[in-house]
Order: sequence, then C-alpha cells, then structure tokens
Amino acid sequence: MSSASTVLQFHDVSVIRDGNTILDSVSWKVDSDERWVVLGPNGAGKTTLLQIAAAAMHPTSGTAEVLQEALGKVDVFELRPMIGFASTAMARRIPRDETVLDVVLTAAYSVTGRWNEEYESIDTRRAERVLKEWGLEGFAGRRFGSLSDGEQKRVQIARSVMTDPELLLLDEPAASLDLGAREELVGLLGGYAASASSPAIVMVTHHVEEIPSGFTHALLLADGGIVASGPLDEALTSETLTETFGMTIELTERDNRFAARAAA
Ligand SMILES: Nc1ncnc2c1ncn2[C@@H]1O[C@H](COP(=O)(O)OP(=O)(O)OP(=O)(O)O)[C@@H](O)[C@H]1O
Repeated sequence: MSSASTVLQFHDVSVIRDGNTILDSVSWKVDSDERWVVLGPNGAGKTTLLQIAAAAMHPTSGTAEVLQEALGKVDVFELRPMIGFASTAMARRIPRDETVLDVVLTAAYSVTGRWNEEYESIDTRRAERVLKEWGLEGFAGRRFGSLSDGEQKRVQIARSVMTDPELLLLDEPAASLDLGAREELVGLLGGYAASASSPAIVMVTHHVEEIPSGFTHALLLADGGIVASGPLDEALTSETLTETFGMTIELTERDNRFAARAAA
C-alpha cells in the first residue's frame, strides 16, 4: 500500500485574463510520490499552471487544492513556506552581491536579501548540507552574481529545497545552460527525484532531453488545455508530442533519458 498523499488537485481550473483563456478546464492530480514534467509550446499556459500550484494565483473558475488546502479558503502565507519554487523571475530578485550561503539561508525566512534576522546555527548547518547536495561545496562565501549560469541555477534549487518543502516547483531549471552544465543539473535532479525523502516535484521544461531519470509523470499542454496527462510511458510519446506541438515529432528513449526531433 502506498502512503502517498495528494499534494495538488485541480478541478476544471480555468484562467481568463483580458478575455483570453490561458488555462481551459484543467483537471489534474499530483501525489507526493510523483515527479512530473510539464511540456508544451510557448504560451501554452505552463507558467500559469505553476503559479496556481505555487498558491501565487487563483483560478478564474474551478477549484485548486494545494497541499490539501483550497485556494481562496486558506492563508497562502501559511502555505507558501511548504512550497519550494525556482524560476528565472525569482532568480532576478536575488541580489547579485549576496553570498551563496545567504541566498540559501534566507529561504528559511521567505525573504531575498539578508536583513536583520538572527540565524540559528541549525539553519546554517542545513544550508551548508543543502549546498553540498547540489554540488556547491566551497561556494558558500562566493557572491551570487559571480557564479556561472549553471552554478546560479543550482543555488536557486538549493534555496528552494532549504525549507524542506512538501512540493517543489521548477520553472525551466535548465534553460540557457550549456551541455555540460545541463547534464550536471539533470544528473543532480535525477538523484534528488529518486530519493524517497524528496517531495513531489513539478518541473516545466521545453526539452525532453532535460527530463531527469526518476521522473514518473508528464503533463502535456497546448492552448491552455491538456493533451496528455499520466505516467511518463503513456503520456509522453511521439503521438502526444506531435499533437502538442502541431508537427510530426519522433521521440526516442534510452536509459530513462529522452530525445525528440521532427520526423524526417
Ligand atoms: N496577465 C495576463 N494577461 C493577459 N495574458 C496573459 C497574462 N499572463 C499570461 N498571459 C498569456 O497567457 C498565455 C500563457 O502564458 P504562460 O506564461 O502561462 O505560458 P507558458 O506555457 O509558460 O509559455 P512559455 O513557454 O513561453 O514560458 C500567453 O499567451 C501569455 O501571453
């Protein structure tokens, strides 16, 4: 028997902005032992979906439960510390001159930028452990702005797991990385995803090559609607990618890693 609990439950979630339907009746359930990848063309609604999962936005209609609390009925400030979230938009808010240790440490207080908090040594020890887990040993004293893109991405993820969240949301964590940095990050994410003590993960990406081994489910979105949703081997196929992207795509898989290209 699985002891998994439900971390996200969307019923007919729609988001309408300026008369545009950005999400269209999305019903979706994520359990604590699942690691999801969300794929879809530019403008499909992926980031909007993640914003709702992060309790940062409410649906226009339908209901969204995050960590078993219904959005609109719960104090989101109580919910958010239980949700780890890494995105480029959040990274832009990190002061360039902040030390790596402080970038990670301040997550414990839901702030960016170190102010006057008294940090407990237990938090410092945890931050150092998290940095080590994400291959950032020796970086604690470096200024965030002096790191490479790949190192900065790993710091963002380390920050997002600092609070030991029950749900981890990653918006394009491998975007703009070179091949080596991408493979390093995908390897670390795969190791993290495979650990039984890891939280549920939802990762938005543009490239199937960025899906770490250990991910279990896929959600394919196009024009705000679900094209496919479920276990990876059912939801992520040449056929579902072809429908999602409106062109004939051939998907290949080897050793739990994927590659995709337009069919010849
Ligand atoms: N506040 C808003 N008002 C009007 N339209 C919006 C608003 N926010 C997002 N949109 C539109 O909703 C659509 C979906 O946006 P979203 O960022 O969720 O897509 P995405 O799948 O993450 O795209 P990308 O892959 O390009 O990041 C886009 O067409 C976007 O322009």
